[in-house]
Amino acid sequence: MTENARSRWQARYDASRVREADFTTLSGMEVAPAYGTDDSEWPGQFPFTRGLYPTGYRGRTWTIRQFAGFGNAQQTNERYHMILGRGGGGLSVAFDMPTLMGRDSDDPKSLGEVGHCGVAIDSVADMEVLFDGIDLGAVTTSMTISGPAVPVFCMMLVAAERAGVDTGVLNGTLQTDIFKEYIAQKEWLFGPEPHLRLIGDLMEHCAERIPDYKPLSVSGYHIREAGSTAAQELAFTLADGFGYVELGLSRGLDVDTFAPGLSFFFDAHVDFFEEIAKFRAARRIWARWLRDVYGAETEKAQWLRFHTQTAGVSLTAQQPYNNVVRTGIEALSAVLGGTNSLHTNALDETLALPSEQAAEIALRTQQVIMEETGVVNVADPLGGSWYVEALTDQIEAEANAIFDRILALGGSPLTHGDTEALAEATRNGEDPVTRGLLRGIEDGWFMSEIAEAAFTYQVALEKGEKRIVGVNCHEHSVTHDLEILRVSHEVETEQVRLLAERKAGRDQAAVDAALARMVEVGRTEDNMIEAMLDACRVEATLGEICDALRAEWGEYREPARF
Ligand SMILES: CC(C)(COP(=O)(O)OP(=O)(O)OC[C@H]1O[C@@H](n2cnc3c(N)ncnc32)[C@H](O)[C@@H]1OP(=O)(O)O)[C@@H](O)C(=O)NCCC(=O)NCCSC(=O)CCC(=O)O
Repeated sequence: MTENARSRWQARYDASRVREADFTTLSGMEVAPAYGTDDSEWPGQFPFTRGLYPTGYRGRTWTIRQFAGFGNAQQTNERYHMILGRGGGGLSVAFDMPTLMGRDSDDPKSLGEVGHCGVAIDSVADMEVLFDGIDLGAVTTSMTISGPAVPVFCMMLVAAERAGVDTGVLNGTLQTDIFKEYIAQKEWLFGPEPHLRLIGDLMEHCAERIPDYKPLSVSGYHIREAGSTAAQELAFTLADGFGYVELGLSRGLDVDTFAPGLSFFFDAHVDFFEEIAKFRAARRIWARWLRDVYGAETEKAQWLRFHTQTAGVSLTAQQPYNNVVRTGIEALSAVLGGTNSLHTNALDETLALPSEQAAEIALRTQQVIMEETGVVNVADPLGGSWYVEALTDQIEAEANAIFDRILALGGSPLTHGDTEALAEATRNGEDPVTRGLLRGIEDGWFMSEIAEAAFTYQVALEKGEKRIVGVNCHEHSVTHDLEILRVSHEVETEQVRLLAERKAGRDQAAVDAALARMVEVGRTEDNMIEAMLDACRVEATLGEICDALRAEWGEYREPARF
């Protein structure tokens, strides 16, 4: 047989491990693991439009990773045991607002917010409770935090150390993505420069010592939720990703070593095919840039791996049970787009944190898709659809046009197609994408692009051109009563009491010395992670670590815009 794309795929498929499972249809028909022509792209082949693996989900299904956290570490730990006990595949920590802003629970600015939108974490002692009874060496854990990502990561490492886990084998993901904070989410501590320095330290530490850990989850989710289009979500996020590649290279790190640590996070909105096209285009664009511009040689470094969350912004307070349907359809688009990990929103999330019952329905939604529908049997089942292929090309072209604008913002005369010249500029340390990102942030360009897209959509909704069931059409409904999860104010009182007790019980001189040493190291070019770990080991709190750095580096104020 002459070698072609099909036979190359077949050889790799035959050499891969496949799960023990029934891959026939409901009626018992045999189906192939993938379909295509002799010369079409096949799953597992560069540029990975059709997925990373020749086996698709026959090799391994996506990770069911439900984002959860509320109240104190104890309450959240109980929810994690529930998630894992009911079939969740990994953990995902949601922190409360004070933690996300690097403030302790007893900070006056935290008043009224402790434990509300996520779990309150003040020091390693809380981390130990959070993961009590969970083997951090065996369960992959994602932590959604970006401003204070590095100190929170250090606290998790120290909690793992205390539990006797070899931290070198940890696998999981830290969000850390500061570019999208300036672009959309607004949870920064300092200006871009010190944040990027800390992120560089983290990338270096993980590449050298914790090779499976993903120190970055480059996030389009928040950009989309702020109102961007699908193409803007795709392009801004990938451009942010290129920025982190340029950061790694500027630190002298090897792209084949650090690029597998860059993972992605996208929104699955309600336009089914547009989302599938977005996911397929994302893998393709990333693989090409990584190979051709940044010189990645291994497949793993060229792979775009992503987590998906269904669109919170598509959920409605009106007729909230319809949200289960929206979430199911969005989740299916993520799966057909080849997501590696997935969170499905709970039906009550526009109103409150998920109740236990709503959280369970969200989890079961993924399990229905995975276990019943047969979509896991065939890799990239929509590949070759004229519509999906055309839409994939179209969204890629839109993203390319946006890359060109970002390059131009940074003063580069190059466009996305000037691959060789971009590679050359990168080798010369010019960081063409990063320059555009920083300039776009400073000018408020990203925000105004998103605001314009959000405005256009809102006008279309108000004119009835775009429709949302229960909001601007089909509004009549019987009333639904939902059980709402409320976090008691006692959580805050108790957390503040516990924090005072822990502060009183520690060696204050050791804390002061460790914080001073961390600041000292920050003034040099040395990696700060070890010094930060030492501060965590003597139970310095998150607020103390971040305050010491704020005193040194100053706080970021967004430029005023009118
Ligand atoms: C890479 C991802 C995306 C997924 O990692 P996972 O460990 O779950 O999955 P994975 O890496 O794809 O797969 C695990 C291992 O199986 C292998 N594997 C997978 N499929 C395979 C196949 N078919 N054949 C052979 N091997 C396969 C992989 O290569 C990997 O091994 P190797 O490792 O050996 O290669 C990671 O970064 C992640 O878990 N991200 C989650 C981020 C998250 O939860 N964020 C929450 C944000 S929530 C938020 O921001 C809130 C928004 C709001 O509501 O406000």
